[in-house]
Amino acid sequence: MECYTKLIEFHALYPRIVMALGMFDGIHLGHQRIVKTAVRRAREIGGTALVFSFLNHPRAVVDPQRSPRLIGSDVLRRKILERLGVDVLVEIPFTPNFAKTDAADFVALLHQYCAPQYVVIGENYTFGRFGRGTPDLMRQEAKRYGFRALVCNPVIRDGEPISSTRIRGLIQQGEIAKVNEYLGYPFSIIGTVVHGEARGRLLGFPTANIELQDENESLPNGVYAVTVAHGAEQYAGVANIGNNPTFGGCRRRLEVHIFDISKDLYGDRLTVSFHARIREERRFSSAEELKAQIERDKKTSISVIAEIFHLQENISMVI
Ligand SMILES: Cc1cc2nc3c(=O)[nH]c(=O)nc-3n(C[C@H](O)[C@H](O)[C@H](O)COP(=O)(O)O)c2cc1C
Ligand SMILES: Nc1ncnc2c1ncn2[C@@H]1O[C@H](COP(=O)(O)OP(=O)(O)O)[C@@H](O)[C@H]1O
Repeated sequence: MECYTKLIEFHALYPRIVMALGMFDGIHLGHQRIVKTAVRRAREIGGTALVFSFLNHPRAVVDPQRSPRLIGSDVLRRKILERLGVDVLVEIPFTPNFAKTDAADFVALLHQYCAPQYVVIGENYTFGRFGRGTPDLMRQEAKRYGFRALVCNPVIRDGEPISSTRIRGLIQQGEIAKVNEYLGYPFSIIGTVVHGEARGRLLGFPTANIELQDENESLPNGVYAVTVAHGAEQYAGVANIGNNPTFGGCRRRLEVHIFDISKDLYGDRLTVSFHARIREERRFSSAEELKAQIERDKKTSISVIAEIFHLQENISMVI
């Protein structure tokens, strides 16, 4: 997959462009339907599947008070889009100036740079100044420029369309099974291992610490069954999100004890994927009590992960 952060004349580089449009925060099953539709059509016509998106969330510019916390990250989004078979990813910054582009001019811009044969969008996709552009307007504009607009139905789960807003709520509630079902892959945090208090090793459970970013939607404090990708390797583990109240508190963070590994991970990048919530974070009256509880948490995590991966032959659930 080729990635661009600037607009160039893509139609001069790539044949028969099929575009998928959207912010695609989290790339949930609804987003995946749109992207897969574009990829399938591109393959059918021997063309190029191109995703056109933004580096920052448009709402952070247009309505900063209501700017959403992000489900995914750039790195994760790129990984998943590549896996879905996207040929070209265009992510441009959404600037206050760009926000002034009206809907018809936005389509003119798509035509100028991409000259698409198809534009694939979701039923609730809006575009252009004040979000006034609708799928109907896209269909009309499509006639003018000689492309076809394909409008995908939302993916319904539990009687309602899957949406990023719905998934954010479920993340806040720690409803991991639902979050993972709606995403179609496990909710994950990617981060670099930083130093903590060097206390984990004394407890017998060294934990790789990862800072949480304010801009991301966060699971509630607690203990979770996780898998961890380190380079090409995958491990099971048990993670805690919280402030270590047993030891007087610390800045809220993610820490993960990885099973069957013993090595220096400082400065390395880990992808921590969440599979189940085990319990709340608590204040224990001694380090010994906490240690005994972590031993039980480890056993719980091992059995939860064995069950999930036994039931699920689809190894693509690990990202
Ligand atoms: C599985 C697991 C569960 C944990 N649960 C709690 C908890 O309930 N309460 C708490 O205060 N700390 C909890 N911790 C965090 C430990 O206090 C922390 O890992 C330890 O103090 C090491 O900190 P360090 O990485 O700064 O050395 C947990 C850690 C792990 C790995
Ligand atoms: N199985 C393991 N799981 C997590 N980290 C490990 C493991 N084995 C070794 N380490 C290393 O130990 C560090 C964690 O030890 P810890 O005593 O908790 O220190 P810190 O407080 O700096 O996190 C990790 O950052 C990593 O470099």
